[in-house]
Amino acid sequence: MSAHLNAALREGDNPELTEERRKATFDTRKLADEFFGSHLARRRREIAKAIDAIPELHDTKPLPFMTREEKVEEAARKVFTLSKHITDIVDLSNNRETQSLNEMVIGIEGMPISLHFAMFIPALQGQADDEQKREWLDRAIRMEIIGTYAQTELGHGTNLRMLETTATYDKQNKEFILNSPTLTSLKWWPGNMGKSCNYAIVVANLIIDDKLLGPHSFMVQLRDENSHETMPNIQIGDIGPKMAYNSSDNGFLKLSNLRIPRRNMLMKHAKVQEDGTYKKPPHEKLAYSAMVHVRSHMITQHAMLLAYALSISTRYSCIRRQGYIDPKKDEVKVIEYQTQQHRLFPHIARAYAFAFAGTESIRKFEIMKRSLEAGNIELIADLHALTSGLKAVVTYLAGQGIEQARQACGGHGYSMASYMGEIYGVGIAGCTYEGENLVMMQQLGRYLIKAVKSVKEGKKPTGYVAYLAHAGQRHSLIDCRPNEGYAEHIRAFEHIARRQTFRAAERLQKYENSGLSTEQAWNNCTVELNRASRLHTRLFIACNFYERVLDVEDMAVREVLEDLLHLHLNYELIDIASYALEAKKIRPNAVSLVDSWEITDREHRSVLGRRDGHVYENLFKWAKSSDLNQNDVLPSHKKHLLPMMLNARKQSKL
Ligand SMILES: CCCCCCCCCC/C=C\CCCCCC(=O)SCCNC(=O)CCNC(=O)[C@H](O)C(C)(C)COP(=O)(O)OP(=O)(O)OC[C@H]1O[C@@H](n2cnc3c(N)ncnc32)[C@H](O)[C@@H]1OP(=O)(O)O
Ligand SMILES: Cc1cc2nc3c(=O)[nH]c(=O)nc-3n(C[C@H](O)[C@H](O)[C@H](O)COP(=O)(O)OP(=O)(O)OC[C@H]3O[C@@H](n4cnc5c(N)ncnc54)[C@H](O)[C@@H]3O)c2cc1C
Repeated sequence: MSAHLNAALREGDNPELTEERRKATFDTRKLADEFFGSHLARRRREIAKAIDAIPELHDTKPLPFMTREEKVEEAARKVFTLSKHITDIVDLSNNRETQSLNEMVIGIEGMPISLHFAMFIPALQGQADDEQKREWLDRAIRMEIIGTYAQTELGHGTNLRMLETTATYDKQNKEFILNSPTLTSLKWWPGNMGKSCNYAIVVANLIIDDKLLGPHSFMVQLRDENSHETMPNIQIGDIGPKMAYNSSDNGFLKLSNLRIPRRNMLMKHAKVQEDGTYKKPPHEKLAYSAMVHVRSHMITQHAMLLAYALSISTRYSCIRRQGYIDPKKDEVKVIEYQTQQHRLFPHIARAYAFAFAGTESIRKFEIMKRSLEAGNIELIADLHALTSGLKAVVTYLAGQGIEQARQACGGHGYSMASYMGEIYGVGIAGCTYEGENLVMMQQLGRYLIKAVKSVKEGKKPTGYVAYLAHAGQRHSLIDCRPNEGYAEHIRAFEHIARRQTFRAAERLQKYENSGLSTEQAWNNCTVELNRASRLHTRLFIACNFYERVLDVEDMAVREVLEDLLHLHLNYELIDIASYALEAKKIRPNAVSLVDSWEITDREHRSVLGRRDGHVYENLFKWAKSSDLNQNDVLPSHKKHLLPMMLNARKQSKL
């Protein structure tokens, strides 16, 4: 590729990076079009340009130098400033455009309206009836009110059936009475609930005539709309600092005999009539729709976090020179080491694979939503299984990739100047929120076991589990030769996933036959079942990557994606870092592959990952701006350490 086609080349950049960019075999803009989709890629460029022109939207100082209060204030300031410009910059109905704008301006550490957009509005869209939508949804979209999703409690997050918050129907007054009867029933964790929100969708166990009817969603006003003071019968606050996400005020909530009108229960699906008659929803788990919505969006979000970490470490690896391969020559860029390439490149391949899987899970969510609106509940189970598996596998592997990227930066990777600590903290939170990963794997496990049962009954499952009905064509991986082409890899992958799923199913059957209860037998098999779920999901990611690459029209882009696909399939299959062959092929394109993610410096917030590669001078500037450097001698030093040392000296002279 002639160098002028590489959109990332600029005057004045560090020559080490320019040298890398000149080697690119493809146009980074065209690969960005594949990674994001051409519309979003174009819009991200336009959004970045619009932000450049509005100084009030820029960081006032690097986020790691801020206290928690300053971070919370900075996020609130930016949300307010954005509210004046947002409709000029993005199409608000486009989730991914809006999310890109938020990430570029506010960053990944959280903000006062995260949950408002991620769950409050989707829960209203999915669970409120038309009249309720007119009352709350329109106001929420206009941002007259800010809401969150309050489900998790101090004592229960995973096991929703045991939520202790109660909503008891009072027929006389046609009201629900909401209560947090115990310490463990306090709502705990909901994002932005501590200080920012004035409304919440509270998930509580519905009770009518002493009958427990399971978790349902209720609209609760938390704070006065004018004064923002906490409403009566409510106690609310922030849960304190967390491993990351410290710009967000995750909160606690106690409800004490709080009365709300009957119509504050979201009634699109389940209904409670005035006389207390209860109407079941058409599908028992429709109340969980907001969670499925976030899970389907988390995959692209985690692909992006992985991309942040890898573009920082790949660029930095081309700046950092350390040691020799040939002692007679200069010190080499650390990217030249095979171990460094093996550490980074499989994760670059995964970032692409995850982004493509994420686009697919969002597409599937939209299809399910439309089919549900037409009264069809058939796609719910498939989507739940797919998003449970993807959410768990991708958050976990992205976390591993981010940590490898941090280690690849050596000591400087541990400084917050690299921003790796925050990216990691935010990434691994995804292993926990929206369903603890090992629990979500089990949800997919249930689906796989059902598919095995249907195969054993002679039926042919369709869709993502169709491969379970294919007779095992191969018996071992030994005859899987990488050069046979990708279809062969996929068949080998299917074989391994199928074998593990049947092994888990047979084991479950064996325990059930031995007289154990269904639950006990299940618990005895969960390690095997989760392995099956993991393999099934990794197979889905690989197949989707394969099919996606076949669609690429630009030959140079297709070729580099095929290199990544080849590496991905081998890495996933053999579970070793990679073959030298793939590493050699990817090496010249390494920087351009990460440039294709088109992450701006503003979005990165990383000194090490700077696009221009001027790392060292900026690390020094960063260090000088530390609060601790504002005084030559720290007041705390004068107070404690200096007297200690003076005293010690005095003692030794005696
Ligand atoms: C602008 C928009 C952008 C979008 C967002 C972008 C990304 C987000 C970035 C934001 C950043 C930070 C935000 C952080 C947000 C975090 C918010 C939260 O964490 S909210 C709280 C989330 N909580 C959970 O996820 C709880 C996990 N627990 C559960 O989901 C369930 O309790 C359970 C599934 C584990 C068990 O449920 P239970 O009712 O006990 O069901 P069973 O196991 O018995 O299964 C019975 C049956 O139901 C099926 N099932 C379960 N769930 C679903 C579902 N959701 N949909 C469809 N079907 C479901 C299950 O498979 C079983 O089916 P069978 O056929 O019987 O096998
Ligand atoms: C950053 C962040 C933001 C959050 N935001 C929100 C929010 O906005 N709203 C909200 O309502 N909640 C929120 N949460 C809460 C989150 O959804 C829960 O923490 C999550 O669902 C996990 O539940 P838990 O904490 O009860 O974990 P636990 O269930 O207590 O998990 C502990 C361990 O037990 C294991 N375990 C539990 N059950 C089983 C089982 N059945 N089988 C096998 N193993 C099991 C798990 O695998 C895990 O290893 C947030 C959490 C975080 C970290």
